Amino acid sequence: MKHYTSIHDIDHINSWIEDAKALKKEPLKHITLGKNKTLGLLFFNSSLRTRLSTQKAALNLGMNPIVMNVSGDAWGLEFNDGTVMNGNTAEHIKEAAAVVSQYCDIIAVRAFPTLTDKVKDESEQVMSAFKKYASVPIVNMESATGHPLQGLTDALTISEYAKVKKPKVVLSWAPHIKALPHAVGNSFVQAMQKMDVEFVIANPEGYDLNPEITGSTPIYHNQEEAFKDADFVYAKNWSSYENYGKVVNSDPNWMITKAKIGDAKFMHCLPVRRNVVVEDAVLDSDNSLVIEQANNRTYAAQLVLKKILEDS
Ligand SMILES: NCCC[C@H](NC(=O)CCC(=O)O)C(=O)O
Ligand SMILES: NC(=O)OP(=O)(O)O
Repeated sequence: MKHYTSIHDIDHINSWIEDAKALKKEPLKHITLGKNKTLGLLFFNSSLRTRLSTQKAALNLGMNPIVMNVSGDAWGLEFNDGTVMNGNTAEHIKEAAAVVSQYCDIIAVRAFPTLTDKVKDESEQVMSAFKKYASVPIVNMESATGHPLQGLTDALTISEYAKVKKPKVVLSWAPHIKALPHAVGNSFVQAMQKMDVEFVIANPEGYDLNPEITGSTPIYHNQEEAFKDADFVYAKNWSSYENYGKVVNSDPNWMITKAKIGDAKFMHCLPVRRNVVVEDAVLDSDNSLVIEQANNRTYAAQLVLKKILEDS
């Protein structure tokens, strides 16, 4: 594998899950694989889990991670070609990506969407530019339209906790005070579509995700109906896709409660706003998998880095 920028880069999800479980059992087994190799982590946005778990994954493989907050600390980057750069941007991605490629053997990038310019977001301007102008492999640490390290993590977590051969998994929209990206939802949908699970989505009208991604996955606009017999409920807020980036409804009745999910396992990528997205009683119960999901981020990232190192 050269780059890991989408769930589509996973060829056989079940074998990836087994490989990740093996790394979890023996995290230091491949400690020499990344010796003298450098992982650069570039953040255009905030992060707690991705920032730490991806460095941890690199350290488990013997790599040296170096981290930079691009926004604020680096020069303002220009992504458009042919621009007269007499505005706020001081450096073109052509130079920046080429320069960073000399310091790093793999570059991992986090760059959220604008949520105002659908065309720009769907073009994955930042991730595509790094792929184009860097000479080393690129890893997506959450881009405009996807969070494939999270999606792989979630597939691993569901595989670990499934009690039946084909569990029912529900991705539910939940309320939030801000307009949030579609990336986590999109990658979760794509990961579940590759798994042997009964998968449905629940969201209010006006919140259907990109139909090119949801495809034939059933979408319910009635949360209670969707939650019937669920084994896993995965909560996430996202802004409207159709009315791009807008908050068209913040109905508190969509908050996840213990009464609604019963014995189903609860999942969320974190960070989560308590008693807005999900009530305390769910997060504080034994059915919450959120801390274990965050733990699994390390092994998902470690597997991705291992595959890239082995192929480079
Ligand atoms: N990486 C995990 C999720 C990141 C982001 N959440 C947020 O921005 C939450 C911010 C807040 O709650 O203020 C998202 O939804 O894509
Ligand atoms: N789940 C996740 O990506 O968390 P961070 O935004 O804290 O990295």
